[in-house]
Amino acid sequence: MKLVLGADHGGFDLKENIKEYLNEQGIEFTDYGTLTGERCDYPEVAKKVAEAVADGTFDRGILFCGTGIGIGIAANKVHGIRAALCHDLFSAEYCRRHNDANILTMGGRVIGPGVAREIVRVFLTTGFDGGRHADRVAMITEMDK
Ligand SMILES: O=C[C@H](O)[C@H](O)[C@H](O)COP(=O)(O)O
Repeated sequence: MKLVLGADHGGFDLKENIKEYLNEQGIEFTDYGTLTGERCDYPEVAKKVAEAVADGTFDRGILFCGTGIGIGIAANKVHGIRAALCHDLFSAEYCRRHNDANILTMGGRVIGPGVAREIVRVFLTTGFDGGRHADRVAMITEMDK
């Protein structure tokens, strides 16, 4: 699976922690920044990551900001993106099983790295259930046009 990460300054530390986790697990990824903790604007990194997932350069993305909210709102403006804010394991499982989420968002000012690592693990290893959920996802894609 081709994976891309991105963050603003509010999510930078959590992104760095998740990078350590991914390296420990032998999971490859690309980091679209920010590469420093300096203040920056989350819509810019959301756009870069979301467009790269939407055009098939990457299969999944993980975005971080202070709350995970702003960067998710911005990512969801890109056609074909289903970004899900998850701060618990149930949401991480069901955003994949029912919504076929292709981007996970989390807030570096909301949760700690232990839970975040588990959420990433579940997000990356859970499949889409399809069936009735595929029909609903198709309805969302249609609204997106
Ligand atoms: O939804 C937005 C994110 O949480 C941002 O990380 C946050 O708004 C940045 O705030 P500030 O510029 O005050 O650090």
